[in-house]
Amino acid sequence: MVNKVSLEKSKIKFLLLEGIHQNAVDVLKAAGYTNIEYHQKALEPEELKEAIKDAHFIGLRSRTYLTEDVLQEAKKLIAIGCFCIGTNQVDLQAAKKRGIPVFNAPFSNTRSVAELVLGEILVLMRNVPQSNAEVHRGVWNKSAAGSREARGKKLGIVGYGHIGSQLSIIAESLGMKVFFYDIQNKLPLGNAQQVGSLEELLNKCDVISLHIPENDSTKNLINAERIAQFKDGSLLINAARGTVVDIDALADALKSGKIRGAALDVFPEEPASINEEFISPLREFDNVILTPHIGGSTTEAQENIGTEVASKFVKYSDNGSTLSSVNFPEVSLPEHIGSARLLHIHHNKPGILNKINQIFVEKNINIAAQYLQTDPNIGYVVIDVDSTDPTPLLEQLRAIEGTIRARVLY
Ligand SMILES: NC(=O)c1ccc[n+]([C@@H]2O[C@H](COP(=O)([O-])OP(=O)(O)OC[C@H]3O[C@@H](n4cnc5c(N)ncnc54)[C@H](O)[C@@H]3O)[C@@H](O)[C@H]2O)c1
Ligand SMILES: O=C(O)CC[C@@H](O)C(=O)O
Repeated sequence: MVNKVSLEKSKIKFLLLEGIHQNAVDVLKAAGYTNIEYHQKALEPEELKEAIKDAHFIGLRSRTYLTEDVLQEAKKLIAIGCFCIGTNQVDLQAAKKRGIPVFNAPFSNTRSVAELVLGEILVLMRNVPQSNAEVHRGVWNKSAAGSREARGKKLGIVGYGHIGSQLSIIAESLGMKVFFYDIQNKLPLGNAQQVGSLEELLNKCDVISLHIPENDSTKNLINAERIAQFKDGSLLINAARGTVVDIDALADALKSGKIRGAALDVFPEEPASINEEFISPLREFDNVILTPHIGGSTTEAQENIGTEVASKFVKYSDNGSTLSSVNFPEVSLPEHIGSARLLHIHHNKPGILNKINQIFVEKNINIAAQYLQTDPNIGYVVIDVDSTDPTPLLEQLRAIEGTIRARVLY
């Protein structure tokens, strides 16, 4: 067995930003990784560029933007962890072309978001935000006008993925009738019904809740034209991404009463820290619940996310496993005790695997196990060799045209 290590664990630097839960630090330390730079807040762009220069792993949440420009500085970066669901803050293609897998926690905070949305539906139905604001101002306006039960009302969910479907179940248990629109055909849970178009959903439902990702198809999805298709006096909830709703169009609809209440947890522009003022035309409305992107911010969710994403870092660093990466060919690998493991990441072009294997044939080195996974852009080959130190082969492997990076794990 080879005793050398590719890079001592104490030299592998983890840069953890945005107050990631302590569980992440504990998982890394338990696995022998002690070089952890921890920040409670997001870093300013120039600080980030400096700190990422010698980082092998970076962990972030929704306020750190890893653009092409920032990744340019990250010459040593091996993997990125989004300690959340969304990965829109990372340029996934720019990471991929550098051979950097991106991991996230696809459902650790799902329940937390669904519970917050359900609570918002209930209080908006009862005009609680307005009553609360009035009582705080000393106004005792005891009235049932416009106050409704959720039971029997129609909930329209846009995006029936992890959160949308979880919300569907718990809303139905309250007696709401659930309809959803999704670009994919989805298995409806309970008595929920999928509808054929967004327009049909907006026309039909009393409450619309958005649970779609940020991408080109969802940018300003809820704009003036769409809002015109809402039932009069309906409610809108957005705990997905801020770019999905045209805020000025929503403000107009709130003024006219077309939309009678709303809850927003995410915004097109979110302050970077508590020191920056939140500016929005929605601040003037008592019938709008505004929260600072805390849909997934519960103790339970943050604990789970810390453990989940840090464990993915450890698996990739120790073992090369990329299972559940969002931008990378996924390989789930067994332990490699007693053998050295070579990782080769390359552009997906014909003949590269052949060239890799030829090197082993020429050196008369037996390949104990080999794993290959590709996507249209890149290939990821993992090669186990028994009782042989493959370090001298690294130069040859790196010289193969189309190689993005090659490493050895011992
Ligand atoms: N507020 C928060 O703190 C918070 C927390 C977690 C997740 N989120 C956000 O919630 C969103 C949903 O998360 P999820 O885990 O349910 O995602 P998911 O990937 O499980 O589900 C998204 C669903 O949206 C559908 N979809 C995509 N584009 C669509 C379109 N144009 N029209 C209709 N449907 C479309 C997909 O087919 C999928 O079913 C994400 O944007 C995520 O970033 C926010
Ligand atoms: O924790 C965060 O900053 C982001 C939470 C949420 O938007 C997510 O994508 O999981």
